[in-house]
Amino acid sequence: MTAQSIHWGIAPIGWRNDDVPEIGAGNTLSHLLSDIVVAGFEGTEVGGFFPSADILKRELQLRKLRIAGQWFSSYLIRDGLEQVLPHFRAQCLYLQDVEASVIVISEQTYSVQGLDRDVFAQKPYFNDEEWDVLCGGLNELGKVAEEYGLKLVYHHHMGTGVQTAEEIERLMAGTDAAHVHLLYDTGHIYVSDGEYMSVLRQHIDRVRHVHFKDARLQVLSDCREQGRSFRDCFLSGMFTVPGDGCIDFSEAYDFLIAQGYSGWIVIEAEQDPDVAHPLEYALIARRYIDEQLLRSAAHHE
Ligand SMILES: O=C1C[C@@H](O)[C@H](O)[C@@H](O)C1=O
Ligand SMILES: [Co+2]
Repeated sequence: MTAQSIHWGIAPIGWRNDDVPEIGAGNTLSHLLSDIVVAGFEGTEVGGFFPSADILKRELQLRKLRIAGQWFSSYLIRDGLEQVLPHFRAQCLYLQDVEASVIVISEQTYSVQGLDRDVFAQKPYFNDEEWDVLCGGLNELGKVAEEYGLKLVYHHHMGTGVQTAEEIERLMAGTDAAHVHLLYDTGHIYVSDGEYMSVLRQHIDRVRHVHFKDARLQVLSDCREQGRSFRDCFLSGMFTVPGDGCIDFSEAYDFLIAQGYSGWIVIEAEQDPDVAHPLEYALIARRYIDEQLLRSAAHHE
């Protein structure tokens, strides 16, 4: 196993953010994809503003880029599996068409991710019955994703019912390892639990997709103290790209490689693109990967 099995991507979220569609609205698909090429990444995830599969595929082929996956907000607890299924299938079909690897799922029932609430103090908690509905539904959706050649990867997320290490553990224990996989996002688990390695160590066998997101420690503690909403946190600069924040990614990266992880590692850092120039930050991330992660990994071989 070598670092050759890793595909490095960068998410559109630094250019345009599905959580706040008005920010970066002037950044077009061509602009985003061309910046990704300039910064030296192999691909990206699908953003809410992306066009039909045919148009997207042409734009990707012109630049030799690939799609890793796309976010799907599920409401299994609120709406039930039958209502979620048609939307899920439609997104799987699109992702199959653009030859993606994963569908990224996050249960949004009771989520405060998009609300004007203190994301640190007002996250939801599921009861036992709700956990059963969620886990049972995910098992079914995981099988459906496989019909389209995709892996379902669950995204633990601030402000949702699956945020903390304990909640991730419950989700992993309650779902079928054959059909439900884990997306490991360094930024979300760091902001939630104050560290990022134990979830990775505990669930490495389930990890099939990775988001490398960094955090600015001082902004994080200010946001926590002031009880800010998730949106206000990232607009204030709580997140940034690897190499610009307080997380040391070499431990996580070396562990992933040592454990034989292969697949995508997607750089994902939501900031206000009018404040943090997206290409400039993509280049910071790329330099950090090349100089701190790949070079030091080569020394260990
Ligand atoms: O993977 C992600 C997708 C976004 O929509 C989300 O809000 C962000 O924080 C994230 O990690
Ligand atoms: Co993420």
